[in-house]
Amino acid sequence: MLEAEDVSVSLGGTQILSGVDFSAACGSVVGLVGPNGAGKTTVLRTLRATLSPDSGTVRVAGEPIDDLSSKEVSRRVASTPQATTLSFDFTVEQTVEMGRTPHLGRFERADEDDDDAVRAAMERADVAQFADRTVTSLSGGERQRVLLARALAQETPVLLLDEPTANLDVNHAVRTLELVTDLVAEGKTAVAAIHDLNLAARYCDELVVLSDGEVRAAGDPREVLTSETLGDAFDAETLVTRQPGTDAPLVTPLPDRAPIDRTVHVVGTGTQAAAAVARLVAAGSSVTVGVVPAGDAAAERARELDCPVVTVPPFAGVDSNARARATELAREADAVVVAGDVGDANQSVVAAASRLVAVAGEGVPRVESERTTVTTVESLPAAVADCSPPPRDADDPVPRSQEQQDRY
Ligand SMILES: Nc1ncnc2c1ncn2[C@@H]1O[C@H](COP(=O)(O)OP(=O)(O)OP(=O)(O)O)[C@@H](O)[C@H]1O
Repeated sequence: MLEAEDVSVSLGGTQILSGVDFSAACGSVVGLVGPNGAGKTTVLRTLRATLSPDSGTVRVAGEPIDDLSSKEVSRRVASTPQATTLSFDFTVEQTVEMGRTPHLGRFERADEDDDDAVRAAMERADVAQFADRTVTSLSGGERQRVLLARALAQETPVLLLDEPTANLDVNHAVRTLELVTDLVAEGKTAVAAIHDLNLAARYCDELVVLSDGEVRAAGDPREVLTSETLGDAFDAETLVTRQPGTDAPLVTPLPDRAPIDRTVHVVGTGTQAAAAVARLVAAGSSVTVGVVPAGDAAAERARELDCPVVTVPPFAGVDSNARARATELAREADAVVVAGDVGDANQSVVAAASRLVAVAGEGVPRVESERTTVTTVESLPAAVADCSPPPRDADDPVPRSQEQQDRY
């Protein structure tokens, strides 16, 4: 168990951390997230006692860290630094052996247990194959894994990781965080500063959102990673949905462009239609969806994003009521987007569109006509933006449906 109690730190006369308060339980990974300069590294330095707070206390297993000698701290807390600052020409094995220092007396030589710990740490961090190479000959990502191996060789109950995945390819990033979750499953406590919010959401039991040296939110990633909190901490617009196949939040930063202020009705099912819904909402459009079977990915995404959706029970067929409601939404929309499998039952909904935008894929040939623009999910907002603009104001509405346009 690691606790930061009301920790405040100033450096060079500037207040860096103010009243930081959180704890990491045994067997859990706590992620520190926040913008550059938020204070994540400073928190980690305080947790490993290389920085003394002006006020507040850090406790390891209930003991104030300031009461421990540096060797005692090193037996309890291991850390990997943010930057790979290993400039000396040690081999990988020699570097990992340094993790054993807190366990050795001043003139004591490493014994078999130490060798075993070093070997095991190199295996777990996937650097055993580099054992005899010099650290300076390794890539940034490989060095990062050597630093993790060094921390593992220290065999401490607490691990502090500063950007453990920063230089890693996606495979090693996932493997590293899976290793961390395995380690905490064995009883360790981990605190990791992680920039990638989606990896943090997936692998951390709890997140602490820091900005300007203060904790903005802390707790379960599903509760903490909201657009409001992220807007407050990062000063950025984000769309928060769910990662496919898990309950973990998926954070998509929204471009700082003018919103595509259109009403769009999406017809189609599956992940492609779901992606179209998310992309359009992210671009600032008002989106409706249907007819779609309840529980389909597109229906779920629409529900998450508060988009009106016409659903029917799965395998029940489309009743006339549902079809009429969806047709009305399609007729009212500036554009109808078809994505994924549209289904025969939705052909009349598609037919009500004044402008059709199709996402390239299987269903497209069925709806292609001179009214149709074919595009990709990524380019959907631009294609929709080319459709008729929304009303200028309530007194001078721009007609929306083909019928209205003909009359106009
Ligand atoms: N010795 C120092 N003197 C003055 N200010 C400092 C000192 N060390 C760090 N800072 C400032 O403290 C703030 C927090 O830095 P810190 O490295 O903890 O942030 P961070 O959240 O880890 O950032 P990043 O995501 O960019 O790594 C920054 O504004 C930094 O410039």
